[in-house]
Amino acid sequence: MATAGVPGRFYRCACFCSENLYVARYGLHVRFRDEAQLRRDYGPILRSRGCVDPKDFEELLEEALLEELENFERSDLPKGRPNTMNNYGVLLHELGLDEPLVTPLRERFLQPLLALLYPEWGGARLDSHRAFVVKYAPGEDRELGCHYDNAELTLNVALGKTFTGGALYFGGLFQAPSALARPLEVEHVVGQGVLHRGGQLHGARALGSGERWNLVVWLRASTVRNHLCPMCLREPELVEDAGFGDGFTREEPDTVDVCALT
Ligand SMILES: O=C(O)CCC(=O)C(=O)O
Ligand SMILES: [Fe+2]
Repeated sequence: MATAGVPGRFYRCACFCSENLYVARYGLHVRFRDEAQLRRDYGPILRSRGCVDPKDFEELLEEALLEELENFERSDLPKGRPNTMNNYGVLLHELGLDEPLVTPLRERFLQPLLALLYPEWGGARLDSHRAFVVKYAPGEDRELGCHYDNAELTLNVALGKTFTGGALYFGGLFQAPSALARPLEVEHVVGQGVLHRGGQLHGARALGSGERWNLVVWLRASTVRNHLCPMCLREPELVEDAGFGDGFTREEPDTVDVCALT
């Protein structure tokens, strides 16, 4: 099975939460921008730094990807599932798409953009990821409960197909009783993505009809997580792992203000 990353470099935390989605404890720090605004605000800066245009990224996610996902789904190849809450969908490293698709996406497009949007959350230091496609359909998974991701930052792109319902919702600060009183609802637009902090409360409303496939990339910055496991909220106890593990490393801690993370 294809794995990504430098062998022996990445670890998981012994808290064994590697594949889980957890109910959020971190606060809201969302910055939504529609594509037009994103292009206006950041396009010139990104281009001046020689970064790829978001259009290039869109082209990578055309029908060919959905077709390949379906072929894989139909095959009898062994399959892990994205996480403990999604029972359908595909892990991109199992398809061999981590290195050719997701790593360049992270390094060439997402990192430059997220360095501008989320500098304090490792946006400029995204050194690994966990990428998967979630699938919702009648008779299969239909919704996703409120949780936070094992990620510093998350990209969620609507790949298709045709569906109603399934909107993402985002909650508020911590687990205060009012955290989900007035959630922010975000309808999917096929071909567009939402960037959010991984530690932010969110979930997906029930699918109405059709089939929904979304690409989810949990982006990780070891300089941030090496200080504090975002799942058990302790200093991580490192355990060897394959591929990107859970994105922890033994590298020298950087100058991250840990107080800003709690
Ligand atoms: O259903 C969705 O689009 C949200 C998926 C998600 O939040 C996750 O897998 O972490
Ligand atoms: Fe999530």
